[in-house]
Amino acid sequence: MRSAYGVETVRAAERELMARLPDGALMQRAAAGLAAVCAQLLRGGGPGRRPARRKVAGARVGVLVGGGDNGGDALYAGARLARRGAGVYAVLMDAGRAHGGGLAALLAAGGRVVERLPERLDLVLDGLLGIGGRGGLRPAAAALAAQADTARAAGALVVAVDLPSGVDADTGEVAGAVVGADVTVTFGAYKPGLLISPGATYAGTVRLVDIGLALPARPEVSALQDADVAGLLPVPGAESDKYRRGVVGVLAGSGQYPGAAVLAVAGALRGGAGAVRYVGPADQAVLARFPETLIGTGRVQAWVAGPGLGDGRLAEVERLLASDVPLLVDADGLRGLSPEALRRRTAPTLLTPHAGEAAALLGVDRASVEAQRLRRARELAERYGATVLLKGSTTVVCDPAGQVRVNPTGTPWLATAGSGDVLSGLAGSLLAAGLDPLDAASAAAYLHGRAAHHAAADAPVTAQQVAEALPAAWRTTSEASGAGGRARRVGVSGT
Ligand SMILES: NC(=O)C1=CN([C@@H]2O[C@H](COP(=O)(O)OP(=O)(O)OC[C@H]3O[C@@H](n4cnc5c(N)ncnc54)[C@H](O)[C@@H]3O)[C@@H](O)[C@H]2O)[C@@H](O)CC1
Ligand SMILES: [K+]
Repeated sequence: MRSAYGVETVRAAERELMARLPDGALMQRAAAGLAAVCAQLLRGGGPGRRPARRKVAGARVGVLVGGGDNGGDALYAGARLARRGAGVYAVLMDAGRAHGGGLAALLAAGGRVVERLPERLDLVLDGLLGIGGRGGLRPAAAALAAQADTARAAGALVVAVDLPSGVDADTGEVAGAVVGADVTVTFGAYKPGLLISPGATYAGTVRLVDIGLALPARPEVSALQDADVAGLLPVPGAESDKYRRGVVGVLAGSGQYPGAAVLAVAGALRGGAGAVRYVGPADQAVLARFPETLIGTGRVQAWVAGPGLGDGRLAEVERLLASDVPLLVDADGLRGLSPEALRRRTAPTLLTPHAGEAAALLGVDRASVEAQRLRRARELAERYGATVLLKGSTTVVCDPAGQVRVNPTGTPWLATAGSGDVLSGLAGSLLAAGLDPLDAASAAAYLHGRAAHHAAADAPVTAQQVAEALPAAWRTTSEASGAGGRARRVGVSGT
């Protein structure tokens, strides 16, 4: 699991550690880790683009230096690279406030202070702002961020120090100018802003340097990895039968949108429940595609309600809201939901809106949801007393107790008609198999993203192909983690 901690938590852990270490030791740890990653990148060991020289000696390195400790890290790392023979050119945002010790170290190592970044750089260090940054970049910082962009366009690798300047460490929000990095070297802990878009998009590949911080057991935001998801996936034991594995009910589809029913069932059939029960007018379309589907009402362990339901079926959704069965509400089912109705429920509820649906539920505009994904998902979960999976550029899952997971497997190819229907079927199936809503939602988002990668292979993909690639995604996830045998055995009680 990748665990991310907010600024206040990181600062508290830093204070605690600094009190036990000699002055400046922590910054030296950070700078040493940063310089080591840069050296590796300069030698050609990085992601994507490769610098031309393939060694540190003779490499040309630019350093953008802000007025705080983030600039200090960058200066000390620059000094280390200069000592190894790199030509290092530092641009100071405010000469009077640059970190004194760092600047002296850089100059002593042969680095130079220049007015603007020179041309033909191999690498640029963005040390403008770290966790001390607040609000949008002010003009002097924005001007230097633009120089980083120019150098990057000309072929330099941009390495963000701790986080890309302009990204809010706690939320991933970006207000105005921002540095786009190829790699971010972050210290002590991942920050939520590195895992959540738009911030995550600007961070590139994130490398964590351990500086010895002692952090709380419960992270503020986490991102599951293969082993975590493999450990959650339901695997039938020898004693399982289809009812023990859980039955998921799907209330979806309409004359206008029969396909949504087919896609939701397609996702549900691949989610580990023992059977899928379909309720709605698209039964012939569903049966034609999936003859294994049970048709009509009956006992289920979880419901999925909403995909392609169209207008006029809210009474059916309301009946499910009044039941004591775990319920996932998506798409048309989300229209007109009242927080009170959800808060009255005794069984768990999972809402799976995209940004537009989330905006309607909150009474805000869509752009504010896109720009503030974490904040809005938290707000929704709190107001509706439900677990929320907010779909989009970074899918965020948040439960009413404030636990947050972000999905690391997404791909822009998933922005295709019907892919949300597959996701809701899949997540509902995991709910029926006995996972709690936070686990069901985050495991579903993970597999769904993986399936899209499998199916798309860097080309357009259809929702149906995503559904068909789910078994491969499931297998890859279990195999990559080596956790096949550790996965949870399914046995739903009361069936
Ligand atoms: N505290 C510690 O023990 C350690 C801190 N480290 C580094 O220190 C960083 C935090 O340092 P600081 O607290 O000095 O803060 P930063 O260096 O992140 O930023 C503070 C500076 O940025 C300016 N600033 C804030 N918002 C701005 C905006 N929107 N536009 C332009 N300028 C803005 C402030 O006026 C101040 O000069 C971390 O991100 C990390 O890089 C590391 O060295 C590890 C150890
Ligand atoms: K930075």
